[in-house]
Amino acid sequence: MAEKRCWDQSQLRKYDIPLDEIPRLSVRDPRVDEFIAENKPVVITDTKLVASAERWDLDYLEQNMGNGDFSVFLSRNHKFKYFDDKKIAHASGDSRLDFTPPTRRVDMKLPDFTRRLRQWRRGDERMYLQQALNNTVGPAIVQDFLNFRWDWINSKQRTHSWGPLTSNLLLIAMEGNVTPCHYDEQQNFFAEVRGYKRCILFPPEQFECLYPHPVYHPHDRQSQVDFERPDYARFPKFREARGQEAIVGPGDVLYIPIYWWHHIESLMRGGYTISVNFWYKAGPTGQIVYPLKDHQKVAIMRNVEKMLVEALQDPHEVGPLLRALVLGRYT
Ligand SMILES: CC1(C)c2ccccc2-c2ccc(C[C@@H](CC(=O)O)C(=O)C(=O)O)cc21
Ligand SMILES: [Zn+2]
Repeated sequence: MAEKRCWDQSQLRKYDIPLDEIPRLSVRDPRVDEFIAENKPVVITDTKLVASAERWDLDYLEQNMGNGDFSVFLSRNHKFKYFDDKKIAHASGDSRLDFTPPTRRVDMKLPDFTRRLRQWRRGDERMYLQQALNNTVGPAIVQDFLNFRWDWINSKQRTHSWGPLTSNLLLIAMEGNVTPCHYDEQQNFFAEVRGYKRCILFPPEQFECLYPHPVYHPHDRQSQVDFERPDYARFPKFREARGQEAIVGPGDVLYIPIYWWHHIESLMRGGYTISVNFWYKAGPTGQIVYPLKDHQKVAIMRNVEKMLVEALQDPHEVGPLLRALVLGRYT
């Protein structure tokens, strides 16, 4: 029977990008492991992975999250484009001058966050709470955290020889918040606890259509293309980008494979959303198998870029040197 959908198309932002659908499979479906083994995205339903967090809402969190400080990112618009502030320092020369951070981070107590959320008016800065789940949160939350279905997720980590769990982020976003398109160098089980998020993913081989910032740039790993107003003159191959979409809701777990691009937005007029992600380091490469996988080529390009910027010092020399190296020789 048709699932009663709790959202409609009007809550999704409009992009001029062809989108296929990411499959939704039950946790009991053996094909789930095939998708993970092939580094292909899949929405896994009924995992109960974060079922113990189903009762998390702002009141419960306010009562049980202790009175520690939480990292809250503020943005003057709906986009929360990540940047690495360590790279602002040594982004050389003029690029340091013309980088303006699009968001700022403040520490906030949870009651402050919830109050500012309730009092929020158009024109106010938007907020995105992002906090590693650790023992600074209150005992009830630690208990809910311990009651995550670690048996299931640990079995996935083992079956697919992933590296160690590096972090769980608790994410509380305002409706309409957007995390622009980027990739991470970790495997990710992305669990939706409350509300609905639209996830648009692109495989690593679409690197050439998504034009990541240079590796030394604070926006390393983020696409330069503004999905809302693509600059096709600077980024002509963006016309060839083709995404895969999933709308995840409470209880859904989206597998975001390592190096896959993802744009994630909390549905407009859908209320605040709560998500928990599970980042894992990649497993050991082991025996190199040819032909190389696309994400391995991305890793190689990153290393070449880093080496060249290090060796040449001036990033503006990287282009001319690589052109001299390939034009008429490797092309
Ligand atoms: C935007 C924000 C709050 C942020 C600011 C500054 C530094 C880091 C981050 C960060 C990291 C992860 C996410 C979750 C998710 C995107 C989403 O769900 O919005 C995602 O990309 C992933 O799970 O890989 C969100 C953020
Ligand atoms: Zn990410």
